[in-house]
Amino acid sequence: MGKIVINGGRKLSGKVRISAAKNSVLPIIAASLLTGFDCILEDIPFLEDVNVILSVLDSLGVNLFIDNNKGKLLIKAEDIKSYEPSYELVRKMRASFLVMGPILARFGKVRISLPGGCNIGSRPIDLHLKGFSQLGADINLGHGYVEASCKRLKGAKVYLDFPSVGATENIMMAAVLADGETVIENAAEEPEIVDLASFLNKMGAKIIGAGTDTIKIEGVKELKGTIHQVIPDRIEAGTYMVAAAITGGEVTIENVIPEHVRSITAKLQEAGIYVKEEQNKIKVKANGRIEAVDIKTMPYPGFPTDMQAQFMALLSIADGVSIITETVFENRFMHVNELKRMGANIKIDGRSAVVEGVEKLTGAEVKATDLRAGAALVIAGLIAEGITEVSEIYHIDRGYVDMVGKLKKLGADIDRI
Ligand SMILES: CC(=O)N[C@H]1[C@@H](OP(=O)(O)OP(=O)(O)OC[C@H]2O[C@@H](n3ccc(=O)[nH]c3=O)[C@H](O)[C@@H]2O)O[C@H](CO)[C@@H](O)[C@@H]1O
Ligand SMILES: C=C(OP(=O)(O)O)C(=O)O
Repeated sequence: MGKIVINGGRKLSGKVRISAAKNSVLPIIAASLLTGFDCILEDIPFLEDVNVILSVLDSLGVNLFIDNNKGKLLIKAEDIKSYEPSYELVRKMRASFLVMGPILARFGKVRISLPGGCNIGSRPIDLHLKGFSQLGADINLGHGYVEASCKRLKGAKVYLDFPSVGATENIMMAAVLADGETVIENAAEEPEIVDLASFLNKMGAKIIGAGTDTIKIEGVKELKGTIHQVIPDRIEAGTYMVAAAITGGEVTIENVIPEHVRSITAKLQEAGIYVKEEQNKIKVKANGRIEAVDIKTMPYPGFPTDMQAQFMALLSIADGVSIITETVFENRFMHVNELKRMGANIKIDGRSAVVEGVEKLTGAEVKATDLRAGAALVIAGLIAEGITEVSEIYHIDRGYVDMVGKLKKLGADIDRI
């Protein structure tokens, strides 16, 4: 098993290009199951999570053609030979559950294992199932599986108790082939929902309101194929913005949609970092100490939970005390103990972490407990005195394209061993 080894203390400088968004490409690949025609995705990010969702499609008998050089992926789901994605793959990656809506809507039946919890929380799927049931599906739970069937789904009003990203996506994908109009209220507003809706609309779906809390979908009988370029990854962009800030560096983040990272930009500026938005670019320049700031994670356009760990690394060396409150997931502080091993002074109080900034962090052997926790430890290692060794880096490979290579290019003393 690999490790990332960082010799801290180098300022980052130069340019880094952001890859396409993991959280967009996964539902979009799942949505390709809604048609038998060719769906072509350009510039896809070669991530572990992408491999997993492609293995799910492969195991269902979908034809896949990948051009590694051009980053092109062609998906042709003419028919499927199974209605049951493998337990192993669904267990490995929760987002595999996003194939449920498309399979149910197009083929009328599906059997899929319950994805269960993960390191950051229990992560139930009750809202997905409630939505399918309101669209007229018969749902049965048993032996760790959920089975659903329907003739043709029927449009309905679906109110989500929480604006869940996954539930909004799964229900939206199911509703595009339903009979009549579906309205999703209290829908998630994340940019990845808008990207998925734009992919579906190019396929012939009739969706309006994506990006607001009310999404209306007029069902159609069938969808056609399309070509799509996935949006840039706002969380990868935010991660490099924080990495630049913690090292007191000067970095231009390329291929980013500034509006998508506004909550991150605002918090960095509040912490005293210079951040300038340009078209598809963001410049981050830092010098001197970082001011303490309070953070509360919220659904978009609030501060993203997927940036909480990285900001905690930054604030661990800030001037003063920061309070970080995690409202989205109930157990997303696994990185705290690892950051403490590097000298951070952090106390957890219920759903908040009290971060008292220290003068410096020191390199240590630490473990990535989840994807963003891993990114936070790499960020901390960039500024820590001496050597930091981050283990369990398969978590990082789930969601960052060549993180070590990109940081090396920016001048970090970092290697993968
Ligand atoms: C692949 C992907 O896009 N993953 C993102 C997605 O995850 P995901 O789609 O799983 O996140 P959700 O928005 O669904 O989850 C938010 C909260 O709602 C709860 N919930 C969710 C569904 C449900 O049926 N019942 C329920 O109670 C969850 O336990 C969690 O506490 O959005 C999260 C919140 O921005 C991000 O951290 C993840 O990176
Ligand atoms: C929590 C994340 O992803 P997932 O929902 O796939 O676990 C993440 O990207 O930080």
